[in-house]
Formats: sequence, C-alpha cells, structure tokens
Amino acid sequence: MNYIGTRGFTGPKTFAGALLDGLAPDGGLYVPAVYPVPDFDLNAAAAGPYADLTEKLLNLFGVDVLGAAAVRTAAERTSAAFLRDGQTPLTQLEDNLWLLELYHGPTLAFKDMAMQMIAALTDAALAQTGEHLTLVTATSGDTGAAAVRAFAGSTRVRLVVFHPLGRVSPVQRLQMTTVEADNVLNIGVEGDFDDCQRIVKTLLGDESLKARGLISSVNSINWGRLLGQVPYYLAASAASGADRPNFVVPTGNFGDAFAGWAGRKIGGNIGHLHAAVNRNDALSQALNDGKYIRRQAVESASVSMDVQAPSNFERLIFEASGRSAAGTRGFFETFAARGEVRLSGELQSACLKEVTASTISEAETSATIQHAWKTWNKVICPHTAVGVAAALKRKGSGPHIALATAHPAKFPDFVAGALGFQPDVPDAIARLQGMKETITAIPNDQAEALKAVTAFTA
Ligand SMILES: N[C@@H](CCOP(=O)(O)O)C(=O)O
Repeated sequence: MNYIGTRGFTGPKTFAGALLDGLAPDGGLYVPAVYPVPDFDLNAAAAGPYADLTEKLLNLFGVDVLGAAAVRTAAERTSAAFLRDGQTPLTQLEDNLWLLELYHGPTLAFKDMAMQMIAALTDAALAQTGEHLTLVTATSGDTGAAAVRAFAGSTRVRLVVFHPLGRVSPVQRLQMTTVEADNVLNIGVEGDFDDCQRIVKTLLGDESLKARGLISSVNSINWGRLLGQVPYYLAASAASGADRPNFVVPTGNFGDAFAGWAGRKIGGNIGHLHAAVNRNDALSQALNDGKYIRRQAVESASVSMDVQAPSNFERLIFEASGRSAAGTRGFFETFAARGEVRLSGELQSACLKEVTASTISEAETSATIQHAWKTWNKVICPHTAVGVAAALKRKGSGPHIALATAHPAKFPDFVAGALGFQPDVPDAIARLQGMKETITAIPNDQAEALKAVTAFTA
C-alpha cells in the first residue's frame, strides 16, 4: 500500500513517508496509489469494537509498516477519544436524522480522534529511525488545540501552531496557549486561517528548514489525519442501522468530508456526502456555480470553519478528474496565480456526484441552535448547527447523520446569545480560566514566520 501525490509525484511513498512529509514533493497532497479493497467484512467490522475497526483500517491503508504494536496503540487512543461510556455517541433525533457527537475527547472537538492517533503513529515512525520532527500546523481553533494536547511533552517532536490572532474563540485560544511545554510554540498571525495555511504550506517546502531535519504538518493535508477520521463514519453508519445513511458534515478545510468519501470509496455503508459551510462559502460556490474564487475569510459564529481555500478540495478535484495529476496541478496553479478558476461542466458534475454542498447563514445557525434545544433538548455548538440546519433541509430524501463537531462550551457567547443561557462548562474548560498564556504574535508575513520557526528549532 503506497502513496502518490495529486500533482504528479508517483514516488511511491509508504504510509510512514507520507506521514512524515505532510505535503507531497509535487506540492500537492498525498493520496493512496490505489484505494485498497478490504480483505475482511468491512460492515461487520464497523459494528464491532471501535479500536478493532480502526486497527483493521490502519493495516488496510499500509500503517502496518510502523509495526503491529504501534497500530494497536494508535487504534486504542483514537477509540478512547471517540467512545462515550464505551458506546458510539450516536443519538437518533427524529425520523431520518441522527447526531454523531464527536466531541468527547480531551479538547472537546472531533480533531481529537485523529490527533491522538497520529501522535502515537508519529512517535512510532520517529522511534524507527531515531530522528526528530518539526510539525507546523495552521488552525482556526480546534486543530491547534487538539495538536497541542496530543504532542505536548513529546521528546522527538517540536510543534509550531499558527492561528489567526483574535479569530479563534477564547476557549480555543486558552486550550492552545496555556499548555506549558518546551516543545510547543503558539504563533498568532495578523491574518486569517487561509494566511496561516499558506504560511504552513510554504514552510513545508522551505529548503533551509528541510536541511535542518524532518518537517511535516498535522493539518488534514496530511493523509494520516484523514485516516483517523474514517472509522467514525463507518461506526456511526453501523450504529444507525440504516441502509447507506447520508452524512452532513460541517466543513472548513474539507478534510472531514473527504475522510467520509474515503470510507465510502473502500466499500463502507455510506450514502451521499453533503458539506455544509458557513458564509465563507468558496467551496459551496465552486460546486454549485462552477467558480472557485479566492475571497478574504469573514468572521462567523462557526469560527473553525472560516476557511475560503479548503485544502482538501484538491483531493476531490484529483479524484473527480479521473486522477488527472496534470489537470489538478493546472487547476490549483491557476487558482494560486489568478485567485480564480472555473470548473468545466464535466468536472463540476463529476464533483457533484461525489459530494454536494450548501451555505448556512448566521441567522439559520442561531435558529438551529434554538430549534435543537426546544425540539430535542440538545445544546449544540454553532458548527454543529450549520450541519444540522443543512441536514434538516435534506432529511426528506432519506436517513441523514449530522456530525456534531465540537462542544458548545467552546463557543459560549454565540450559544448563549441564541438560547438566553450559558452552556454547561466541563471541567476541562473551566480550569483554563485565568491561566498564564504564551503567544508569539507576528504580522502576516512568510519571512517572519520562517524566522520564528528557525529560532524555535535552533
Ligand atoms: N477547522 C480547522 C482548520 C484546519 O483544518 P484541518 O482539517 O486542516 O485540521 C481548525 O479547527 O483548525
């Protein structure tokens, strides 16, 4: 089981190589050279213990190059972050509608599942070679918090997290900046998430950093991140008992939705995939209008989804174009150069066969938080509300599972504004108040970012 790049790299690389590179050498993203066909009954495994399902999937995707013990440890860590009281956290809200709560891990967001897993796999990969690794990662809030939690104290990894200054929620910021660990650096960039992601991608290709040692990322540009998000689609599908349930995924960098796509690709009992975005809706416009246009991200209640250049759109374009590396390269080079690219009618239809998308307004987000409380007695976060709003519009067409991506207490102001009361605050959040924070602020400038990372890794 090997990996290739979306822009022509045919390497191939093993899973360990792809994990430690983050981005493919062609400047694109790693994808499996061929999607594997399970040699076990996938849907039976999906109904079994979550750690066993994950272990099987990891082996299927070539993670066994890191050894059976590493795979098992990683599978158990992701399982611990996913299960609630030992059960798949799936609740049926009404006919044709389920909610999958993915926020019972250590930082109360769905990123924990993959991050706990990838930290175990990264440790194993580095132990094999005795090397050290610098991780550079961009966040609009949840990824950074989960990464800091998973990697703080690691002896072989130095982690640098870039977040847009003042544009993550106060709780998300505290989760990142109060962790005291010599191997973690939090950088606040005077820009938006897309600026942070651009900085990270450029740093990954920087020759001066590469000359100093391994450098990778734990954004969902890293295939290892996506892999940690595949099992919960399969487990939720099995727990629902529905035939090919559709999934509605609140979407920012499009990694989670693409993980669902991968689960379906290998034969999972998954129906349609729908990406729900907030008013930062470049993805929805690209799929629905055929024009992918770079716009400045605007602030929204669902801050973690304030993304206008979703990295994993590249994997969708690659697959929908029949795996055309030249086409994918041309598409994203045009986008980078002109800030705008049109999808041919053929490419647009091919994308829409794989996934659809819709935009949910701020008013709908707030109304859906109210609806969830009044109708199901559930307090949901703004990101989850974006997904549930889209799912409510679609559920007439069959069974739908909406992903609940974060705990509402991470976004108390907007939730309280909608409901008139504060969400309950778990201890993991309450204890952060008043703690000392450490942030290095920089302008939105590549050279400044390089300087900060170079100094930190010296
Ligand atoms: N929503 C994310 C943005 C980064 O996404 P990722 O899929 O690359 O981790 C966040 O919360 O940081």
